[in-house]
Amino acid sequence: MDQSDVGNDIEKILLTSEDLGKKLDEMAARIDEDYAGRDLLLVGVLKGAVMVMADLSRRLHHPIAMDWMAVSSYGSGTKSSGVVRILKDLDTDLTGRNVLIVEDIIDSGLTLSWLVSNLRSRGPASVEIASMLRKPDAAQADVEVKYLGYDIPNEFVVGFGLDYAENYRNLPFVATLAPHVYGG
Ligand SMILES: O=P(O)(O)OC[C@H]1O[C@H](OP(=O)(O)OP(=O)(O)O)[C@H](O)[C@@H]1O
Ligand code: HPA
Repeated sequence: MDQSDVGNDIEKILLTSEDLGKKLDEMAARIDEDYAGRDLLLVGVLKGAVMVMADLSRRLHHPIAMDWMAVSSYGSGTKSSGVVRILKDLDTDLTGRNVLIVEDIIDSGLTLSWLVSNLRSRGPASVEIASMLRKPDAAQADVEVKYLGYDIPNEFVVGFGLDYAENYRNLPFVATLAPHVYGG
């Protein structure tokens, strides 16, 4: 992909870097307050959550541990398959831990609903979710999210960790892509 063409690929910016930063500030303040005096393990879901994890964790004053999981539900396209596979499991024993799953997006909700029940089965003290984005109109599973950035329309988006065919994750904003990117 020719990186000089990225600007042409963007259709509309839905959330600016400032919008994202503001929500991260709010989320971090709430998490600091809610977990005061308690152990906290942040679990990032690779790869999309990398930006949220980096930016959220650096705003926290609370001491945290961090671990990562990789699961696959999307392949390389724009639709969830609904079948979740663990590609990389946690290194951490969750027994008695307060787990906060950090995600970039809840789309159909299938990934997180599967992940929450998987992690709950490992004996943690608690499991909660922080997600920067959610698409309420795409929900196919009930997911209770404690810390949410923004609800967005049911459109495929990229940036701030989110990719299309592994591209655009590094964009500092959240945007939709021009139809020509999909071959339209
Ligand atoms: O609510 P859902 O419809 O299940 O979609 C959400 C999941 O999809 C994305 O991951 P993806 O499988 O694209 O992998 P990636 O994080 O490596 O991009 C995203 O990071 C979530 O994990
Ligand atoms: O809208 C999206 N964009 C990129 N990756 C995704 N994974 C789930 N939904 C999305």
